Amino acid sequence: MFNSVFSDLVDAHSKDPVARRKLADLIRDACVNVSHAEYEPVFSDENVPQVGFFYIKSHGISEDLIGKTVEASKAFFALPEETKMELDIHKTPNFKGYTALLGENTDSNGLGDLHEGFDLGWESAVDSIQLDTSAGAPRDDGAMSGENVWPTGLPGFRETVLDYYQRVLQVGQLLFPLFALALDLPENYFDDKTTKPAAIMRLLYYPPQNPTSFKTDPDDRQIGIGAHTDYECFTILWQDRSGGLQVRNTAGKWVDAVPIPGTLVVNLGDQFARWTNDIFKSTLHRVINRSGAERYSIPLFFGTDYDVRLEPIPTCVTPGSPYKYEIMTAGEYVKSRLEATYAHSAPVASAA
Ligand SMILES: O=C(O)CCC(=O)C(=O)O
Ligand SMILES: [Fe+2]
Repeated sequence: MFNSVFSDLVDAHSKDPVARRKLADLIRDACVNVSHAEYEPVFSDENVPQVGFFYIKSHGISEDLIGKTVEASKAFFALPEETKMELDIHKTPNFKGYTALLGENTDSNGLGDLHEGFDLGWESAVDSIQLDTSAGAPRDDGAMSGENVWPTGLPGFRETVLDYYQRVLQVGQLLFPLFALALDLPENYFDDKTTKPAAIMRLLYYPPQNPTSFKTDPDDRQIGIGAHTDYECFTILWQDRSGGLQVRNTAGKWVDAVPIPGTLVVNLGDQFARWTNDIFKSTLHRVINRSGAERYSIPLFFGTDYDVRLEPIPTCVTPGSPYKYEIMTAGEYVKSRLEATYAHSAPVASAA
């Protein structure tokens, strides 16, 4: 069976360390091996285990808020193209705002991604800006500094999107101690590395992909989002019911990560691979929207503070397994990956 874990986050709040440890063990198994008896079959059709993707339930984000956020996303993508282009991601500092169809080429062997996006980074929920006048001040995120941009003429959009953003951040903050436990580290290992949430959230819209692309694009070079690994520690993803998200398993075959109502998908990203010297591997994934309908999804990529250096956890490096990566800050790393992703649609600098 191609199995995965349903991690029930109720136990993340438990005062009982044994309950938290049990949950962390499930997460460890999802991230490092898949032999655990409590697995249920989730991903479709495979007999090969896959690591680094799992589902969470009891995450505490209401269906009502998710519904409102998706409606806000639909309203945004329905705006005229020229209105959306006023927020062009290439015009903003550090990749905030709108990405047009084919604006990204996530797999460098691809021909551009068949999705539109809207990206935002950390910002307090709108309520707290009103209560605390210092909260809305620009934040120093080093290499990744840059304020969010927002559409005008969509009442409630910013409030709803930031409300959802802040709630997913809370879920991310619950997961870091569990990942630490899963690595046999103290629960608070990442606390001092995650004081200023470095989290990018994206509203994504995938138009239906022409079914004839099976024939005209047999190598899947132009799909919803090309094969890639995520750049941060982990991603928390909401996806609608269309399907289309695929994960590459350890046998090199693409398998479906089917949408399961009431759950969010969590997957490991490249920063964790760096922290753990590949004990936690980031998993290759992609989206092909052949549902015939529009697809919406909302990933939030959760990393360490941008000024934190991505250095290996000492217990993950041994003489037999020396450190594999160049050391740099999280901000430098994320920025370099985003620059590569958007390079093909970036305006050519004028000679003047
Ligand atoms: O839309 C999805 O389900 C996945 C999106 C994704 O992989 C990404 O934005 O990195
Ligand atoms: Fe991704």
